[in-house]
Amino acid sequence: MTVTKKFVIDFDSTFTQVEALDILGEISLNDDPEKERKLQAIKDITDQGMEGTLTFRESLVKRVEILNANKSQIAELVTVLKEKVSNSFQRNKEFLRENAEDIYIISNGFKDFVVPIVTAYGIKEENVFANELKYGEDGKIIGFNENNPLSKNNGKPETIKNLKLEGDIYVIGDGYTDYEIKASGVANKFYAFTENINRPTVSSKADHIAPSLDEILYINKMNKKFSYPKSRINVLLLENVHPIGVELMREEGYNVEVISSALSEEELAEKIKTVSVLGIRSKTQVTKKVLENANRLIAVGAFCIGTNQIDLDTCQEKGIAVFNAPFSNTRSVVELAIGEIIFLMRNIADKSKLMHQGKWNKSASGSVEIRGKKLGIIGYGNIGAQLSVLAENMGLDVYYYDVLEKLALGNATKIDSLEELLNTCDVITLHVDGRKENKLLIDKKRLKMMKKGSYLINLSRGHVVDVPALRDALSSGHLAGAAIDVFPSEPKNNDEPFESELIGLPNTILTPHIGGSTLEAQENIARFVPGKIIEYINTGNTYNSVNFPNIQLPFLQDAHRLIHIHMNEPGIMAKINQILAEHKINIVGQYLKTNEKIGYVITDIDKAYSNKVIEDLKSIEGTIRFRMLY
Ligand SMILES: NC(=O)C1=CN([C@@H]2O[C@H](COP(=O)(O)OP(=O)(O)OC[C@H]3O[C@@H](n4cnc5c(N)ncnc54)[C@H](O)[C@@H]3O)[C@@H](O)[C@H]2O)C=CC1
Ligand SMILES: O=C(O)CCC(=O)C(=O)O
Repeated sequence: MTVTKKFVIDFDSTFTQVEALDILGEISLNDDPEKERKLQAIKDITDQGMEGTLTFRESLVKRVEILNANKSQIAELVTVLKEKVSNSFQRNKEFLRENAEDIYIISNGFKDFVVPIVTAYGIKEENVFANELKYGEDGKIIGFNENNPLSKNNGKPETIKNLKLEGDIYVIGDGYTDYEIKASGVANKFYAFTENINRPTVSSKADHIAPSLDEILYINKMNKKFSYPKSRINVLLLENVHPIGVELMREEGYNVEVISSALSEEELAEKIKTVSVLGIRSKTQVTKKVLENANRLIAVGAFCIGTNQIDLDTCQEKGIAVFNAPFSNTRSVVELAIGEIIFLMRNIADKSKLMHQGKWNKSASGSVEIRGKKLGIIGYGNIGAQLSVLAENMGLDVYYYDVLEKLALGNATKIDSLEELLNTCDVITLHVDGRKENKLLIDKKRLKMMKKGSYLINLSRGHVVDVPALRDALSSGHLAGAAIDVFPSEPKNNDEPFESELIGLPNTILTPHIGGSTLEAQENIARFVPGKIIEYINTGNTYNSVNFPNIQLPFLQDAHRLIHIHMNEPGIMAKINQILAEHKINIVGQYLKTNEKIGYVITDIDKAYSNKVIEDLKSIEGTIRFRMLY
């Protein structure tokens, strides 16, 4: 016989994200000159009550007195609270409706606002236990029903006792009064609910800390709507990812840790063990050694364009999807390149340095207009091609070289050999990607091929240029200047010193890898990358992934989705379908895409299936990873 589970749920900061009386204070004290002091007093009293340092009755009397509210303000409060239901309660509306018989709201708040909120989620009014406000004839709140056990100390356990519930009683709440139910022996389990607030004095007493309702349903095997609690998805965001990215991941319900710096290989190899999603920028090296420990990792988000810092092959072999932001910062890089072309041709770096030393050197010597000069772009991709258009509009003659056939934009001239480009142009700018083969692409020999008195810009990757050779070319005067944003070795954070052989050279602009560091670009990236990762986790969509076969999937409707990632070997697809046929599974839709290394198969099936089919699919030889979504 299965034992029924009764869920006793708290209201303030559990069912809703907020403490209702704090919000009521915002409303009722709106015109009070002492509003801020009074609101703080209400918050402090609430916390003292929640943490058990003030008796509950005392805290309630004091707060109602300070609030000085009336009936119409309660109606306003309800309107606000409707928008403040906790995210995981909103997500699990179906569960609340389907299990309404077994769900009780026991709150030290007031029925006047609790009932309209929870009944909208299918909870029965007769299962709501809370205090009752008393109003005067003018509608002013004059007190509360002091005979209601919930207005007294230890009121929650007493209320539960009186209910004489049968079955196991699980209490969900964020406050000390919720823990008291378990402490008094009338509940089987106390889940400290930390989605909105984590009170250590309460969490430390819990049977289980639940960052969301999904977590509670998952451990009780009652998760019908979501296959996996989002709060169990640990996200590690490094390198100062823009706060919007952090917020989006948190809003989705993930457990997010943020570190402002990059981590060393050793540090990351240790940290990665519990991480499901890693977010990095250009500094963090996601190496084979790191990935050997990354057994929970399902996705890496590069909050930038370049992905040369990630061992993409090993990620594929481990079924880890990698996403980047291929367009979000391109305009920022292009604008910096344009600025640098002008600054180099006017010797601005040196002139500015002299001015800071109090030296006035007004002279046109060595300064030229960019108009009519020849710009050579190496790497005519998203950045190179965009630069081509802007530069041409500023009067430069544009030439480009790319290893791939690329359409010439505007009047740009395609050059077939790198050598020819180097000895044709007045300024060379690098916009190749960071693939290994591009190491020392611009070496001593190629620097010599550049025209005497020309300029070099590197906004691509540090290893693309031979730095000692560039130093020699600049100090000998063969090159008239350089602007370098990227270096073979870069500090992990703003506290580490920067060292380079280029420091102190004439007409040499050095910038700390900020080509893409504008507010616009960082915000765009921070919206784009989490969006891709969240979509991958929720639907299996790999569109825009850097290393996975790209599939754009339809939304999952009334089906369960099986995601099978495997080595691209013959016969695996046949085996998947054979197993599904043997188990008489009704396939609603199926999608397959492969690349040289892996196969990605999505099968949407009817909800009726046994766990055995899952086991069989997982045990197909060549399986890298299996995920189920619903
Ligand atoms: N400094 C910074 O803050 C930033 C730097 N970047 C760097 O810029 C690079 C380029 O970005 P996108 O234009 O968006 O990439 P992209 O992939 O659109 O373009 C790269 C182009 O370089 C070409 N290429 C590669 N190797 C080459 C070679 N040896 N010779 C000639 N062409 C070659 C490719 O065929 C491709 O057309 C990124 O990979 C990244 O490393 C990107 C953003 C910001
Ligand atoms: O801003 C960053 O950290 C990296 C920018 C960059 O190099 C890229 O987008 O590839």
